[in-house]
Amino acid sequence: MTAVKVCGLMTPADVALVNRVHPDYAGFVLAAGRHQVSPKHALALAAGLAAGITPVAVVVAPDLDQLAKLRPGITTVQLHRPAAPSLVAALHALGFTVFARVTAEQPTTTADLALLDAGDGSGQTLDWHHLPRVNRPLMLAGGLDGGNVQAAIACTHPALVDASSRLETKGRKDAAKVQAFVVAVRETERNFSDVKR
Ligand SMILES: O=C(O)c1ccccc1N[C@@H]1O[C@H](COP(=O)(O)O)[C@@H](O)[C@H]1O
Repeated sequence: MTAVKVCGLMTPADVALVNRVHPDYAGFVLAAGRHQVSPKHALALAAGLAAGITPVAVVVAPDLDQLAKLRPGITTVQLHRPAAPSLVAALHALGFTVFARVTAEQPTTTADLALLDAGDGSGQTLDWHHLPRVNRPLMLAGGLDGGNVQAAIACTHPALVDASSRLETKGRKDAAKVQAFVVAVRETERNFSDVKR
């Protein structure tokens, strides 16, 4: 089963939208960029998520003290750069689930999921036919949307797919695009169950 994450939530309206569509994960970007929210704002938004949607803090330059203060409201961290085993161990010791970026040059990680992405919320896709072999369940990101995610899943069999910028219109999350993405992922599951039966 492929889980689904919608990332780059910035407003209560974004939270209300994901509560209707119900992905497995919702991401709040603490890293600099157009989706950045403060840790305090991320915690306030995360508190509004429906039961069953796990909040994720997305960081590029992790600050352990800052991350520790996210608990217990946010207990999953997405390290958007390859992470040293000591950092992952420190986060695990604090009780975090850790998703960490890997690359073709550095394809292994001690995190819980290995994240492959083409950019930093850039909407660029990877070449799914030539991904590096990773040593943990795959989290696939980069330019995914309702129109391409089924092909991406068929090609790469990820544990988790993640999307942000292609689910937007004029820089804001678009209800129809977010819904199309989540439904497309759920639909792959139904198709697979049909085949199994
Ligand atoms: O969105 C950002 O501004 C961002 C900044 C720094 C690191 C990651 C960022 N975004 C995350 O990148 C992936 C893929 O995004 P996209 O679908 O290609 O736009 C996702 O986790 C974003 O939240």
